[in-house]
Amino acid sequence: MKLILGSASPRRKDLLAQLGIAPDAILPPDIDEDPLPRELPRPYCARLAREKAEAVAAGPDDIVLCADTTVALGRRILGKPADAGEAAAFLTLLGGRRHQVITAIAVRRGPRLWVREVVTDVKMKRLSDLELNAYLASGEWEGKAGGYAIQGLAGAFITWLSGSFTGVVGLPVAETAVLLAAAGYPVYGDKA
Ligand SMILES: Cc1cn([C@H]2C[C@H](O)[C@@H](COP(=O)(O)OP(=O)(O)OP(=O)(O)O)O2)c(=O)[nH]c1=O
Repeated sequence: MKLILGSASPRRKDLLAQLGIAPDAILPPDIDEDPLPRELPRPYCARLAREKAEAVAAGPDDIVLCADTTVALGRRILGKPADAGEAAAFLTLLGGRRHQVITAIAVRRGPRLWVREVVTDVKMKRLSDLELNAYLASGEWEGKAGGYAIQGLAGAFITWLSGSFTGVVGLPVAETAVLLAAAGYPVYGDKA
């Protein structure tokens, strides 16, 4: 049995390491991330995690772990911004209100699939022009759902959250440990 992390995100590898787990292989999946017409954020996020886990080639006894992180403002999905202009638009929308960060994790072993969604409520303060421009110049928004990363400079903009901090970063470690154990991975045992 091998553990395969199906993710190109260095954050997910680091969060797995927080559990003392090093994957045997990292095989990032390549799937279409466009939402379906009128698809809501939570089912969208769960669908992407599932499709990522299904897209990773693995042996019948291997365990595949994938995740997707989606920022939701009400029914609206804020994906990864295409450019600094879109990042600015997202951060302006998010500032001064609450939004949700959903991370769905999918664990697959052969034909069996486990999916869990973890929803965190987050409040971002309204950003001044100085704060917004400094953040855009940092480039930290690139490749991040909603255009920010709580684990970096944007941590200074987050005044409150309820849920899973590691879920916002990209891999909720408590739920990941439970799902891996359900699939038969020795989270607290001998991994040799
Ligand atoms: C909201 C938020 C998102 N993110 C990141 C986590 C994810 O990497 C990214 C959302 O994109 P995802 O599509 O979830 O993941 P990814 O494309 O980076 O990697 P892969 O599909 O190969 O696993 O946003 C943060 O790092 N911090 C945050 O605070």
